[in-house]
Amino acid sequence: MPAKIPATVVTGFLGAGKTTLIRHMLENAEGKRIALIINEFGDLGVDGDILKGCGIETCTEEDVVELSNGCICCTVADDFIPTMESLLGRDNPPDHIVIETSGLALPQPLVRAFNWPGISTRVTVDGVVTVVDGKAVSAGQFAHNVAAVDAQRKQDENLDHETPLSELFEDQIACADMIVVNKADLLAEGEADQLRARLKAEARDGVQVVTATMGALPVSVLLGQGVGAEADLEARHEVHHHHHDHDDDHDHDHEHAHGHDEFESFVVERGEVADASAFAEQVSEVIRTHNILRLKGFASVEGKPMRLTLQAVGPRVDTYYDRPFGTEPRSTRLVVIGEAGLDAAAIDAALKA
Ligand SMILES: Nc1nc2c(ncn2[C@@H]2O[C@H](COP(=O)(O)OP(=O)(O)OP(=O)(O)O)[C@@H](O)[C@H]2O)c(=O)[nH]1
Repeated sequence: MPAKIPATVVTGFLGAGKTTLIRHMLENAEGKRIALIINEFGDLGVDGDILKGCGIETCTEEDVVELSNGCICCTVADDFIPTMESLLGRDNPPDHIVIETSGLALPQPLVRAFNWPGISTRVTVDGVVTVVDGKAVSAGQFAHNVAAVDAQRKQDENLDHETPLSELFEDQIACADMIVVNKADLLAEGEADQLRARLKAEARDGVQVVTATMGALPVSVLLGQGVGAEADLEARHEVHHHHHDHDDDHDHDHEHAHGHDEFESFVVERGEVADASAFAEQVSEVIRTHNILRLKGFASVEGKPMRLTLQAVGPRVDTYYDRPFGTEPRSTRLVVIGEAGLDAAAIDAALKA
């Protein structure tokens, strides 16, 4: 029987740097032929576009598959399994498969899918890489005081004291074989070490925690871990389940109670913008006012032949010109992602102002 093809799952919260890390990996693939499966929250396909446009020889367009029918952890059977089967059925199958989950995905259901008949004999999960926005975590965005939460929980079993954010974050950490503390460039001296120590304590035994800037890690560190994660799922318990299960029995296979309806996304479309940096300022202001988690997309700037890529994680907005517009309409399209209850009408108006 031929050896199983290794697959690496790259997970991590919205904007942590998953696409950036994968791009770096493709640019330094050391001749490995890597196929990508990308699942994005929000329907603009920004990540796919960025990766397809990478111009890397070893990565052709057909090696990038986008799954856009909702979140990969909820559409495993309909979407993910058929995609895997068609990748595996190719005449020239890839050396390695990398799966980028959406920033809101729970990795556990995806890893579990590798036990499906027809899949389990042909691929194996080489490892789960969890990318962490070092700056956001260090600033306490996902932090919750474990002791305080546990004390509260003891008083009232029925109350769910977790925020959807911290719960997701914990699940992504619990599933990791390797944690990448990314955005080290934004951390003060000593901050990265502290964070590494903290995450190491939260993660399962033996999980490596590495630091990176712009996801720049050698492919030999990221790939080839040889873990076979699908075989030890019970060690990667889902937090939500775990917390309500005080008899320490994590083995039930019932689905995670987390719903993606705690988050929402929509697209804002507008005409050209007059000035790139003024628009970035405006976007940052809107993000602050409306508590937007993530915003990304492409803008058309008056007089500029190139398309402006806009990426915001919290109020920090990055922009760069990525490629000429070509024949497509010169419009501005942005996907906005946040916790449920965003004031879409007001955000739309503010971004069009
Ligand atoms: N300063 C800094 N910015 C970074 C670093 N890594 C990524 N970024 C920026 O952070 C933003 C988000 O990066 P992505 O790679 O798109 O993040 P992602 O995790 O794929 O985002 P989603 O797919 O939306 O969940 C982009 O503007 C990146 O340029 C880093 O190490 N340092």
